Order: sequence, then C-alpha cells, then structure tokens
Amino acid sequence: MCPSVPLPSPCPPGILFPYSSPQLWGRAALQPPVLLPTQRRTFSNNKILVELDTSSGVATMKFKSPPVNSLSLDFLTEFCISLEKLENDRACRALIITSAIPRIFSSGLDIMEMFGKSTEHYAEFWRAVQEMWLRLYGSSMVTVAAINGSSPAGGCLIALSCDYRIMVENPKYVIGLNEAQLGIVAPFWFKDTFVNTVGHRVAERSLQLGLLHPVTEAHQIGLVDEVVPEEKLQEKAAAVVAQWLALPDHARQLTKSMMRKAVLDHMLAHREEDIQNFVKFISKDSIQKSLSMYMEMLKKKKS
Ligand SMILES: CCCCCCCC/C=C\C/C=C/C(=O)SCCNC(=O)CCNC(=O)[C@H](O)C(C)(C)COP(=O)(O)OP(=O)(O)OC[C@H]1O[C@@H](n2cnc3c(N)ncnc32)[C@H](O)[C@@H]1OP(=O)(O)O
Repeated sequence: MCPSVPLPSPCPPGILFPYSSPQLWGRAALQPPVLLPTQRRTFSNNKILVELDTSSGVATMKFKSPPVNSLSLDFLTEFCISLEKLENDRACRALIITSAIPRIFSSGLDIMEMFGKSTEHYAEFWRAVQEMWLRLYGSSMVTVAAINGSSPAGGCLIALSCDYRIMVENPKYVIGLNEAQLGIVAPFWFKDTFVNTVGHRVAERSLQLGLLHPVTEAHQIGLVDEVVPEEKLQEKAAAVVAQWLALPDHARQLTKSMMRKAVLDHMLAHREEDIQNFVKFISKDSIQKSLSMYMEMLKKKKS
C-alpha cells in the first residue's frame, strides 16, 4: 500500500516514490515504492514490437508487418494482445504508436481478409476490428499516434482512436477514411470517431469523397494535431506524453471516458448487428467486384 507518512526528501536514488511529483500520479502511484533495476521491458511478436520504459511509464509500440502494416486478422489479434498487456500493466500509463516500416504507418484493413472468404471468416475478422477499436478508443492510457507514413482507412482509424496525432511532414504521405474510393462504406463507429475529431461538416465531405488528405491539409482540418520533421517525431511524441501525464490519471481518464462514452456504448449496444451488417455487405457480389478491381488497380499502379 502507499505510505501515508512523510517520506525523506529528496527520495533515495532508484526509488519510485508515489505522489512525490505530478509525473507519478496515477497507475504507477498505486504501487508501493520499488527498486528499479531494469527500466526497460520489451515484448514482441512477428507483427509488433513494444518497449515499455518503466521509469516514465511510457510504452512505444512499433508496427513491423511488411510490406505495408495491413491489418490482417493475425495483426489485429497481436495488436489486441499487446494493448491488453499494457492496459493491465500498472507500470504503463502512456502509449506511443508508430511504424517501423518506412513511409507507411498502416495501409488499413487487409483487403484480402474481406475478399473471397467464408461468412464465418468475415464475422471473425470484423469482431477483431471492433475489438481493436474498443480497446484503443476506450484505453485508459494516454495514447499518441506518431504517424510516420501514409495512413488510409483502418490505419487512419488507429490514429483517430488515440488522444493525440503527430504526423511527419512529407508531401507524399496521406491520411483519411477513403472507404468510398474502394466502393465500400465507413462503418458508423469509424464515422463517429472521425466526427468527434474533425467535426460534422468536414467529416461529411471527406467521407463522401473518400478523401486521402496530404499532411498539411490533414493538419488544417484538425485530423492531425501537429506536423513535425521526421527526425523530431519521437522527441515531440515524448514531450506531448509528458504534458498529458503531468495531470492526475483519474481526472484525465474520467474526462476521456465522458467524452468517448456515447460512441463506445453505441457500438457495444449494436456490436452483433454491426457484424451481421458487415458480413451481409461484404459478401455482396457487387462489393466483392469493387474490392477485386481496387486490388487490381493497386497492382497496376506498380507496373
Ligand atoms: C450499409 C452499411 C454496412 C456497413 C459495412 C461496412 C463495411 C466496411 C468495410 C471495410 C472498411 C475498410 C477499411 C479499410 O481499411 S480498407 C483498406 C483501405 N486501404 C487502402 O486503400 C490502401 C491501399 N494501399 C495503398 O494505397 C498503397 O499500397 C500504400 C500507399 C499503402 C503503399 O503504397 P506502396 O508503398 O507503393 O506499396 P504497394 O501499393 O506496392 O503495396 C505493397 C503490397 O501491399 C499490398 N497492399 C497494400 N495495401 C493493402 C491492403 N490494405 N490490404 C492488403 N494488401 C495491401 C499491395 O497490393 C501490394 O501487394 P503486392 O502487389 O502483392 O506486392
């Protein structure tokens, strides 16, 4: 339990002293003083690398699934497991999400998971997409997306689900919910997450046209909060996290929950219906044809 008696000041080196400074408020503060022999914990699978700095309480998650960090069922499963581990780790208060793949943050949902598969597979895949969003949008950690590459559709959803978005300034990078360009529709909870970030009018136009916004434009419409040169990205993300962690966790978490609750509750209340809608929609011949044409277009672009 936390000591209620005054403790020596300054604290002995290597001792994490609860309530000694605002930086230690929150999850870490609930633990007794501990010695800190190792300050870094790492875990990894073949899609994602996570490094937790236990002295600051900040984890960095790197997507490393070549060629484009597409969100396959395997990727989503590993992502959810990693999120759960961090959420349950009282030493972790914040998460920075970034990519280890040059030029791409994430290419969005893996189109091959939505093409030519069984209805059972579509249902399982969609449940995993929902689960990822529920965990990230509903996370009690401070979450920052350090977007170091293009981020269409599901990739954009990941960024939107964080508390803050910093994108690398590069005229080649784009971000947005471009589902309409694929002949599909952004589900209501993608749309709600987008509206909560950029407002109704901007979201309506962007969604109907399936726009992928260049970085400067994304900044102008509030889709990203800051734009920085590549070499400043990690430093900026760390500074933003420090600013957010300077507040007591319970106040920040309750505020976050208040702001996001309606959208999360709406999805939870309609989760099964949403899966059925997805399966019905994606199984249509016309939609399968659109996806097939889109994949063809991607391949042609290369040659
Ligand atoms: C009535 C209402 C009912 C509601 C129903 C709701 C339905 C909603 C359904 C789904 C929502 C969908 C969300 C999504 O996220 S869909 C995915 C959208 N993503 C994209 O449009 C991105 C497409 N990719 C690109 O634009 C580019 O690949 C790039 C910019 C990401 C990278 O470009 P580049 O570096 O030039 O690489 P390549 O284009 O050459 O790609 C390499 C390799 O990877 C393949 N690939 C790319 N993206 C994907 C992907 N998302 N899924 C699967 N595969 C992908 C690409 O085809 C290349 O493959 P290769 O030729 O075999 O090498």
